[in-house]
Amino acid sequence: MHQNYQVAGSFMIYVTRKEHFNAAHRLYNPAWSDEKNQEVFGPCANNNWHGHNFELIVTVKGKPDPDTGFVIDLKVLGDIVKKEVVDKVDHKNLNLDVDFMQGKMASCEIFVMEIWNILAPAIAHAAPHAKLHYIKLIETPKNFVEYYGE
Ligand SMILES: Nc1nc2c(c(=O)[nH]1)N=C([C@H](O)[C@H](O)COP(=O)(O)OP(=O)(O)OP(=O)(O)O)CN2
Repeated sequence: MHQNYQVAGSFMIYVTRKEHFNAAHRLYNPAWSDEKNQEVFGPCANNNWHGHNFELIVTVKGKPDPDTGFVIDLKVLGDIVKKEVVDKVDHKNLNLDVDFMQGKMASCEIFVMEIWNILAPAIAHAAPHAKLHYIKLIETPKNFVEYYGE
């Protein structure tokens, strides 16, 4: 029996994918002395870098497709996040190896905004009826940032 998944009315569904990567970085403002960087960023300014096990949580919003029931295929979303972000940063040094972080402060705030700028168009291209809604970037068990693109 054919089922029609189209639901009348105005509603929005939020679907989320989580991916994982490891990366090294250093928090350092080149306009400051080493002493000032050490004072402001403490061990995060360590000359020889330090690393984190990051979790990247990406939420997309939209209406379920009437045929598939999907806002976006979560496998497709995972593949986009892996191809566009994880493959570029996993086991890399954010300051040295990652093109989209060159010349930028490698804080979670700047990093998550750069990730948004990459993922938003890629998701819109893959699923024209879905839209990137939210990114959560977890840097340590205690520290995370959230971004809604605004
Ligand atoms: N607003 C921000 N503050 C900090 C950031 C950041 O990206 N944005 N980053 C760091 C450090 O890079 C580091 O990731 C975290 O340091 P810290 O909080 O000291 O580490 P822990 O979560 O492990 O906490 P402990 O107190 O050391 O147990 C710092 N600040």
